[in-house]
Amino acid sequence: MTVLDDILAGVREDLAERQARISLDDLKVEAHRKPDAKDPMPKFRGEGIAVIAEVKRSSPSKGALADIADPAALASEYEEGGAAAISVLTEKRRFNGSLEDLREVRGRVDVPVLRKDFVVSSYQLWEARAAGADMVLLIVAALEQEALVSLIERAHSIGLCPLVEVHDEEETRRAVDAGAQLIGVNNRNLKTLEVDRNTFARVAPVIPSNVVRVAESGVRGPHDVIEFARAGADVVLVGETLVTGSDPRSSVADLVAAGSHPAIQQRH
Ligand SMILES: O=C(O)c1ccccc1NCC(=O)[C@H](O)[C@H](O)COP(=O)(O)O
Repeated sequence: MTVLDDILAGVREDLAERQARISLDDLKVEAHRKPDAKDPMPKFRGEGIAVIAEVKRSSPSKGALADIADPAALASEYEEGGAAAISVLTEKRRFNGSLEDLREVRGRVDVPVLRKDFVVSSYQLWEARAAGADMVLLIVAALEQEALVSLIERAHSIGLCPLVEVHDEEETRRAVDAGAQLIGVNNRNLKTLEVDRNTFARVAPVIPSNVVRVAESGVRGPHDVIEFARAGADVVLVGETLVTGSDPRSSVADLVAAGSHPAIQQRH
């Protein structure tokens, strides 16, 4: 069993428990009461490399990373530092996150908020929207092609912007065929959990030029932002470096400044 299989087994168990407690109809009512979702794409296609800053307490690869007592306060610092969007890990067992974290973050920041989880059912899309998310992660490796296509369509239909995550060229072709407009290349191998920063540069050429490219995982500082930008990234998604640093606001500001470096040629 791979780490991903193991995570997905836990996700399915927790999902079944929530589905038994909260009906889909109730979720839809709550989702429809929310203000319209915010579209992150104009910022992602705008000037400079956009930064998605992540609220991440722990991870399968590193264990406990940070004791984040107030996720909304952290997200607010990210926003003040210039983050274009906030990613909130909502998976409980391995990442110690929750939809409650996402609700709190949504209540504090104005920028778009991403539900970062292991989505296998449209129920989770409604949960995301009901909690106030604007974006949702869909991991190609976790989904059959038919399910991927259907979740992308459903996400759009309820106002969520799907960030479709890939790890290699084959998954990238599947994401493109499924209609993804925002593709995240995760530099972390989900089988070994090792980060290889060359993954983005290898996979990015398979992504059509009109699709927004996100480099995920392994950003240690401004130098990596410049490297990913040179390899064609429009956006970087950063977790560990920000939650383990001493000043999240200035760490984000440094990454944003690096992403506006004059040496970087903008793709858009
Ligand atoms: O972070 C992990 O160990 C991990 C393991 C298995 C599946 C997903 C995992 N992380 C989710 C992410 O994609 C990262 O949190 C995100 O890209 C930020 O990465 P980093 O900046 O390296 O924390």
